[in-house]
Amino acid sequence: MQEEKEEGGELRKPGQAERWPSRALHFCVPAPLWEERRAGPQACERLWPTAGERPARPTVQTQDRGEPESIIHSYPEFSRKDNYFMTQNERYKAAMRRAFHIRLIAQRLGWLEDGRELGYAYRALSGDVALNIHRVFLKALRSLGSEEQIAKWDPLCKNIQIIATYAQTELGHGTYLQGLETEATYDAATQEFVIHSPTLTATKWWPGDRIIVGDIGPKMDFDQMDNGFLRLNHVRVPRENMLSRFAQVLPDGTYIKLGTAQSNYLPMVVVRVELLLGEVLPTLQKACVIATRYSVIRRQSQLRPSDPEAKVLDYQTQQQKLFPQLAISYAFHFLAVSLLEFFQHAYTAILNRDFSLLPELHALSTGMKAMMSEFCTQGAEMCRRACGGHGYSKLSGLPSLVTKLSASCTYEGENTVLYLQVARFLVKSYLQTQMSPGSTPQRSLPPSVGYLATPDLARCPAQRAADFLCPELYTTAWAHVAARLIKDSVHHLQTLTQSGADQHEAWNQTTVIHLQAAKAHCYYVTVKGFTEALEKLENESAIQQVLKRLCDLHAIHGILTNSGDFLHDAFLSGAQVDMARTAYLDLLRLIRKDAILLTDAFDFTDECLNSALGCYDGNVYERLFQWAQKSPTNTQENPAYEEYIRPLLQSWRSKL
Ligand SMILES: CCCCCCCCCC(=O)SCCNC(=O)CCNC(=O)[C@H](O)C(C)(C)COP(=O)(O)OP(=O)(O)OC[C@H]1O[C@@H](n2cnc3c(N)ncnc32)[C@H](O)[C@@H]1OP(=O)(O)O
Ligand SMILES: Cc1cc2nc3c(=O)[nH]c(=O)nc-3n(C[C@H](O)[C@H](O)[C@H](O)COP(=O)(O)OP(=O)(O)OC[C@H]3O[C@@H](n4cnc5c(N)ncnc54)[C@H](O)[C@@H]3O)c2cc1C
Repeated sequence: MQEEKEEGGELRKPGQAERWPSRALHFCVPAPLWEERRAGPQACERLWPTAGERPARPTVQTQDRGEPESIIHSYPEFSRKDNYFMTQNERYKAAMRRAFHIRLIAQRLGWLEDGRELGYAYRALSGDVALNIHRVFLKALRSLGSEEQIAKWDPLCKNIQIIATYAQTELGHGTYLQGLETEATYDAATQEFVIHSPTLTATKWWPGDRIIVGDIGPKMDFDQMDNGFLRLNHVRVPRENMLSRFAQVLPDGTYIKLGTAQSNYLPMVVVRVELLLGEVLPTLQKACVIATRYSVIRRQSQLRPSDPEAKVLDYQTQQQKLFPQLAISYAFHFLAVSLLEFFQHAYTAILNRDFSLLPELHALSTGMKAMMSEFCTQGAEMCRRACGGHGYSKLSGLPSLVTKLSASCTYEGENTVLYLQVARFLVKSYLQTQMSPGSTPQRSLPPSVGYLATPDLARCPAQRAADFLCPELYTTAWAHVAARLIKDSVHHLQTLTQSGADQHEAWNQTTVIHLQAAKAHCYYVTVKGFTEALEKLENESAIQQVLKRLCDLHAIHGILTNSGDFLHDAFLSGAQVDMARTAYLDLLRLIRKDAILLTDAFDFTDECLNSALGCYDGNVYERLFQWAQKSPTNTQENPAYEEYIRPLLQSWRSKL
């Protein structure tokens, strides 16, 4: 990699954090961003080890990220600059080009398939790389395949000697897996499975990376993937190709069950957990970076008639739009990390056929996937709207983030259905706490629902606004509401069954209540996870103080947006809700000072953000105008003029 000269004449080695020589600041970094970075309190300096005149790109924990990112961004083959002007097929071709070249680089530089470098490279490309479903198949192979099958197929997949897909969903079914119609008939004479799509609705629909049978047509987004359909007409597959870690078919056709009924669902658990940190959360974080940076560049109206125009981030309502999204970005980061740790522990046990942790892992993975995809989608849309008209421009990068996140509310399990899986788990856990002590051996409650067995406060003890800044107080408040809603959902279910409704009808007639309880439980889990992460920062008091404000804001934001649940049984009084609001509004003011540094800390390169509004230097207007010139409408004749506008303009002549 050649070294490049910087304005200041210093040589910048690839990957070396950029340092802006002081004179460079005056003509390429508009004051607002620079001021914001300098004005940040000392606490934020701790987020970065060094900060020259203008904090260098945050390098904490990301030293090893810089190199792969710089390499990726130095190759034009990876550029995403023209994405916004491309057709669906052009987007797919560009994504395939990136998949092709990233493999060449990985092979040349020795980046390992599951190694950090390749992970950082994908992060730098925002996942805008084809063959994602090929990677989903690899997760299925490694969780359901026998050791022999993994040894055979894994290298072929890694070397792209085969391209695999994950074709589960059909035209007629995606959620209800027991309703899938594809047939697999075993032919003992040839020791093959005959795979067949007996009906139109059995057509595999959505899988990406297939042998091309057909494309499902235009989608809301996801154009980097060739989502298509696949009709199978008595396709023969050798017996040994059936992934057989948890189930086997012997040569004579005998079926051997080696796991539980749900162990074959394990790949979906793997993907749900890995999606969170790899795909869903970074997308909201990018939206926060773009909208927050833009909000200190954009000046509009005055706070006082005599003042100069104000940065829109100085309006309390703008803070109220953006800072809860920033808070959940951090809350979800800590949560997803702890879920990944639990997953890795449980997954190892499951692969060894110890399924004891699977129910809680299923409940956590479905609940967190549903909650994070839902909140991140809503949050990205809020960030987009907070940027006014320029937020509606694709060049802001925000619409693409919103449509990308929208898909995550559906794929890998539709959110409502997944929340109801959590509800099922909560009902069973609650009933376990109601069993008389002497009845059946008391299994301990799974840790994530331990609060169901702990004594509950009837009233919140808060006496003043500052009491709502106490993690124990708001965590207890959330546990109280979740427990009450779970108890209420069980009560409604039991009332219906005791009045004669069959259990399935009773369940359906109470699913709205169960959904509410599941969402409250998930919110409690995120609040608790954030407070536990803060406790581990006791030796980093400066960072702990900055992040605690976000934790407080996250917890209180949920209380204020769901205040009815806290007022319902007088756990909170109206006066206490007002105290919570006072604390909340003061937090907005305090977080305002950290905002730019807290979003810089996500450390996304400009290339990764691909946004005219969110660049590190804050040069919004010049960039918007410059990027707009690339629009095909500005670079080629527009046929509408000759065909319609000119005749229209001249039509008056024919009347003379
Ligand atoms: C860069 C971008 C990358 C993006 C990649 C995108 C890739 C997208 C790929 C896909 O979308 S692949 C297709 C994903 N499809 C799904 O997620 C289908 C969702 N549906 C299901 O998972 C199941 O149908 C559902 C959980 C809804 C129902 O399961 P069942 O059909 O077994 O019925 P039921 O709900 O009665 O569950 C029976 C038991 O199994 C348990 N269970 C269900 N699923 C489980 C699971 N996964 N793990 C462990 N246990 C599970 C469930 O808790 C319950 O336990 P209990 O009887 O003890 O209560
Ligand atoms: C971008 C994208 C990529 C995808 N990639 C793949 C892939 O590679 N491979 C693959 O196999 N699939 C893929 N899918 C398909 C995806 O997994 C399914 O769309 C998803 O599982 C939802 O199933 P569905 O489409 O049948 O929705 P449905 O289940 O039909 O949902 C429709 C409505 O019915 C409701 N509903 C359904 N069942 C219940 C219930 N029991 N109780 C209450 N409400 C219910 C839902 O909540 C929803 O509101 C992809 C989807 C998308 C959007």
